[in-house]
Amino acid sequence: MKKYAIIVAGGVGTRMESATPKQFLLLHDKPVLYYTIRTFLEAYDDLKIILVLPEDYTDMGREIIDAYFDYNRIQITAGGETRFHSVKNGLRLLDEDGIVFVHDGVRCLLTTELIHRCYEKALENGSAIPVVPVKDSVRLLSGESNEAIERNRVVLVQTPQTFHSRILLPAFEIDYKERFTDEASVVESFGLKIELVGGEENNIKITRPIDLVAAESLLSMAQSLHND
Ligand SMILES: Nc1ccn([C@@H]2O[C@H](COP(=O)(O)OP(=O)(O)OP(=O)(O)O)[C@@H](O)[C@H]2O)c(=O)n1
Ligand SMILES: C[C@](O)(CO)[C@H](O)COP(=O)(O)O
Repeated sequence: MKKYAIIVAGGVGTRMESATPKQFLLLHDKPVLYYTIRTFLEAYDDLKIILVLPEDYTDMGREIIDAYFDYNRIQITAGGETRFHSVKNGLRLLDEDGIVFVHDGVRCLLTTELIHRCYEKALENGSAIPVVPVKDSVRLLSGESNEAIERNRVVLVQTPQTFHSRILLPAFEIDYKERFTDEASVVESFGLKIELVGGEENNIKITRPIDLVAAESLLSMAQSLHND
């Protein structure tokens, strides 16, 4: 089965408050995006990457590819106004049916095991969304009041959100709505059931400055385990 990873890195990183978008910041001397791309290329030899970048940063993206990767396996396209529009731009580059991973470029600590798990589940069921349990207590806000909810009924959603292209392509024909914060919400609106798989605690989304510090530590830990 053909495999595509749409790596969305078309955002500007407002919450990171850095002049350079966070996907290009360095972790152990290499850009965040380097780690994300490397893990997908290592996961499957026949996987193709569609890299979605802010229009003004395509040269910076090309430099990363030239320096570290086989450019035959990676295509670049421009991002859109929101993550939804960036994914839509990426989907335009699919040239065959296959399994499509949609992954946040800034979740650079995922493992090949997670990619394999998502692939197997999506192949069998059409979709695979990685999730992790909630560690804190959770409350539901409603107007001025709030109430506790059972935390074992809640999970945190990660990427790669993985689908058969025959599901994802028609689902993304829908008009954009603000609640479409991920692909699962789009596919659900299309009327399909979402299948969950176990995610990874280290698969954090670099969103704020503290996440970059955490990612650096987690990377050091992963590298020292790998070298033992
Ligand atoms: N128009 C957009 C917005 C986001 N993304 C990507 O979607 C992923 C998750 O989004 P987020 O963490 O919100 O990134 P930003 O939009 O860059 O950050 P912020 O919301 O703080 O501005 C990131 O890899 C980001 O580059 C994208 O491809 N196109
Ligand atoms: C797709 C996602 O990472 C799943 O948790 C998340 O919804 C992205 O949200 P953001 O506000 O665009 O960072």
